[in-house]
Amino acid sequence: MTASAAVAQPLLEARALTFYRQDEPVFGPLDFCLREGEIALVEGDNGSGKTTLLRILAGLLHIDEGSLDWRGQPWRRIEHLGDTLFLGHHLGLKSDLSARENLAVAAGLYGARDGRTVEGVLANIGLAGYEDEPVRRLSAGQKKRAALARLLLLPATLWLLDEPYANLDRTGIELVNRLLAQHAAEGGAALVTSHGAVSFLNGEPKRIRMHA
Ligand SMILES: Nc1ncnc2c1ncn2[C@@H]1O[C@H](COP(=O)(O)OP(=O)(O)OP(=O)(O)O)[C@@H](O)[C@H]1O
Repeated sequence: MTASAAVAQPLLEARALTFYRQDEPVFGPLDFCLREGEIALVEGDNGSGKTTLLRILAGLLHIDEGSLDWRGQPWRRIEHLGDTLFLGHHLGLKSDLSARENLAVAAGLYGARDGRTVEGVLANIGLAGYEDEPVRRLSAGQKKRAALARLLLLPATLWLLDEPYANLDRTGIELVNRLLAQHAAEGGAALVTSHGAVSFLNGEPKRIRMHA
């Protein structure tokens, strides 16, 4: 492949993606593409399938119909375990472990970005002084920050963020926007669901609508 073809190729491309539950379509056919450096807002009413789409991309649900390509090749979750990072309604934190321990486990599984440390990331995310508290003793917003810290630490290219602003105060919301802008500037990409107003990046985000 030539260098220009590699630049032009989308990171992720969905064609006629459709998902059913009990033979009833939840969403689809859905077409979209996402390139490096792009952040997309996934839009739709309650129950339109936003979380379902992110769970499919996180490899937690199977594709029923349609196709999904990753850098021009059929997407197989098993081959992309470290490429995507899913932050869902369930934060994926072990409540008896501290934020430091949770992050250390994640970094042990997926590695850490160059130059990033668990301690540095926790300070950055606003959890200095709470590093060793069991997660169950953190507030809802602090738990969310502990989960968001994975975005800073792990080297995933595609972030799948389901309601990332929920439970966050104003500085937390600004933090998420800053993380997204920085991620895009470094060539990362993200799909974000949110029922609230969002303002990441300058200008309008790309939009993926669950219903035409
Ligand atoms: N585990 C499940 N078993 C059966 N049906 C489910 C399950 N999870 C979701 N659904 C159904 O799938 C549809 C899509 O749900 P999903 O959570 O993806 O919607 P959403 O767009 O994220 O909604 P919201 O905006 O309320 O978060 C809904 O009709 C929901 O009832």
